[in-house]
Amino acid sequence: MTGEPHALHVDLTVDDRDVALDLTVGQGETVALLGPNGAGKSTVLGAVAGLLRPDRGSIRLGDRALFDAATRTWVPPHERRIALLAQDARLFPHLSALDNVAFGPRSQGTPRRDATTVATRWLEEVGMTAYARRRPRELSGGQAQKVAIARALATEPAVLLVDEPLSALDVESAPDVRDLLRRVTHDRTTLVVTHDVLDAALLADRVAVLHAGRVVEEGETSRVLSRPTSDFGARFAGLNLVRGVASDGDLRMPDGRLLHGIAETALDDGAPAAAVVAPSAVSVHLDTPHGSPRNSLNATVTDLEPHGQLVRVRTDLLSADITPPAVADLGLARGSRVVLSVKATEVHLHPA
Ligand SMILES: Nc1ncnc2c1ncn2[C@@H]1O[C@H](COP(=O)(O)OP(=O)(O)OP(=O)(O)O)[C@@H](O)[C@H]1O
Repeated sequence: MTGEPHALHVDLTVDDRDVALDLTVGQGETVALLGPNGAGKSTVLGAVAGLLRPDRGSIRLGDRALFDAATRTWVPPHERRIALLAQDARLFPHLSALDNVAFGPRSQGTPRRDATTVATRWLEEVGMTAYARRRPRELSGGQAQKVAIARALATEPAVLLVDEPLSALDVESAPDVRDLLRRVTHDRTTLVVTHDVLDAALLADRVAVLHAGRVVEEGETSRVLSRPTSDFGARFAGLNLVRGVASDGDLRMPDGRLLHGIAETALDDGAPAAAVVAPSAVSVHLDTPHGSPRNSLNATVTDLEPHGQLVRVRTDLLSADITPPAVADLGLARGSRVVLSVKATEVHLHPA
């Protein structure tokens, strides 16, 4: 059994969860599944892992069907060559780190000595050789997660499924495990569920945004993080997204106001379009600034929240990141009427 990656094709419908989607992870590619709670991410992982049977569709690994409703094909989880890495390490508490890693190859029928050799190699690969004899309770969260990664890979899976691998880790150990994941997912067919923009940016070649059981946006990670087209994609990337229709190369918002911007591709007049604006590009004033070639838009503050060293001022139109002294100077509070100002060159327009 080799660990040669295959493309994963998922086309499934789960009626009682209202999930119906089509998704492909190319051979050796890493795709991040994003989306709000209840969007269907766990349902997709569960169906691919074989923990849940969809009502319709098929799931294929290369040209091998793992599930096909039409032909009633159903490959049980342990025969799928798919490894699932969960939020917590879920190691067997009574086994050493080494035996935890050897468990997979052993249960695939590999003789004990060979399974130990494989496990030793994987522990080395994840930098855990010195902890081989330790029991899980003697490992930190980050160390246990590294052993879990070694255990998942020791079975030479054709696809790796990763469910928020870093969410249970503290800020100190997360970077180390993220680094390891980046290394081991490279050239592996991987589907990773994450709520963390850094995971997506560092691990994924492509992202797919789910909403209410459907794929609402899909694209190269760098494109989605810089020019999202879905509301969740924009929120995830920390960007403002304003929808409207194209009007003479600008965006006409639903309330009729115009947002001047730069269109990277030609926009057809009247066609649905969206504008992407970074909160750092938006400034906040009490009155319309005079004599500047900017967009000036009246808005109402809906929320103020800390954002790193800055304050994120949320309004009914755009969010702006400004300094705490500026918030104090302007006397901002929920309900404040403000004028937002943003240069047209900072407003990126695209078809929606
Ligand atoms: N065991 C279950 N039985 C029935 N419906 C479920 C079950 N688990 C989830 N659902 C429903 O299926 C839909 C998809 O949920 P799913 O758990 O796949 O979303 P998710 O994107 O993984 O969310 P989260 O980020 O909260 O984990 C939701 O409507 C949810 O309420």
